[in-house]
Amino acid sequence: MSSSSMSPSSDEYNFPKIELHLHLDGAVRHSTLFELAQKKKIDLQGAKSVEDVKKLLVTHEPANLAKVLAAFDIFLPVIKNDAAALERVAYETCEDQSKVGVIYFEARYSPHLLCDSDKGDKLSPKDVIEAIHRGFIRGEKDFGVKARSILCCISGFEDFANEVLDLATTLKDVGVVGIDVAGCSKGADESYGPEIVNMFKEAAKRGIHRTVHAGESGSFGSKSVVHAIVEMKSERIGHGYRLTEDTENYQKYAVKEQIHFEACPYSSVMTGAVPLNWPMHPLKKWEKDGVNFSISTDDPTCFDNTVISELRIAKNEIGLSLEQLKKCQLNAAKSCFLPEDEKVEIIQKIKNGKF
Ligand SMILES: O=c1[nH]cnc2c1ncn2[C@@H]1O[C@H](CO)[C@@H](O)[C@H]1O
Repeated sequence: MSSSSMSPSSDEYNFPKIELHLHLDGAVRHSTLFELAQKKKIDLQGAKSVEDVKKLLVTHEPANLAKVLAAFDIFLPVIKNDAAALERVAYETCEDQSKVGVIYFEARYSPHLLCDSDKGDKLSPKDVIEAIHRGFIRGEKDFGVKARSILCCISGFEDFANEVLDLATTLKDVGVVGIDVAGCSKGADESYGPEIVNMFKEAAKRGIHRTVHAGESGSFGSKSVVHAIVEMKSERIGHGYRLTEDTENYQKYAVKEQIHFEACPYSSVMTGAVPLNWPMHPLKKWEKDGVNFSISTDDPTCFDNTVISELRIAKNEIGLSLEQLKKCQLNAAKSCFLPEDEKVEIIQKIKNGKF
């Protein structure tokens, strides 16, 4: 399968777009990885060209989340502990997003996984966030795209949680708008431990915005989504497809309470979260039931996708209407983590439909 080859035309998607679920460390250009790896003499499993890097990292056959996350172990050493590389990745992501008509995106990453401060490295998690912010500021200036950071806790790494909370509390002025919890190759179990759960409760008290990876992988299914909403006070859900199987809770949280779901269609099939049967994809039901969802790429480094290739899949394969795809942009604007005044501006831009 290919995420980007499903239709040549992108004209019908020529409206302002918002992406809420993008892993910044999963959005590194293959060409940048190749160039930096060469310079640093890091072996990317023998890759001798950008094409080789692509072949090595991209998943184009339905697999599982562990396989997708294993790719991060191969390429993260190329950018971690390197402020200039992180700034560059942030800047280039703004350029890539502007090319496909994204006007605002929230990029998530674990500041801890992008440095080795615990091993005495000179870059700290705070330095990581500041480097990325510098890239976003330059990107915003040069490409007119607004970008903000969501800081991830990592499943199984409970000891990062309190520092993530401190950083999210103190670094709002360098573009931090919220927190998340994601997985990594060492585990993507959605039953998050007490430090992470309590940290999310405290974040809610402090008014820090919250999203949680739930209902994507593992054996917890819809339970992890309900837990994220009820116990972790999550305002949005990363993925969340599995809630659809649980009629009562789906009706309660997705249909009635209108919790926002950050859907990533291509990723959902590649990670095995959803079976490869596009017309039966949960998004079709979500459209019919008026669920509050938006559409994102998740990890372009691993899926070779863009928001436009995702919209194409949603329309041509899953069967969503163009109206629904536009509504997804408004849903995203209304559910984004920007402060109220900036959010109003973004909502207005989406309503106007002009760049
Ligand atoms: O689809 C996903 N589900 C769970 N975790 C993910 C997914 N994509 C990426 N990451 C994880 O999130 C970390 C921070 O950005 C990444 O380093 C990766 O391990």
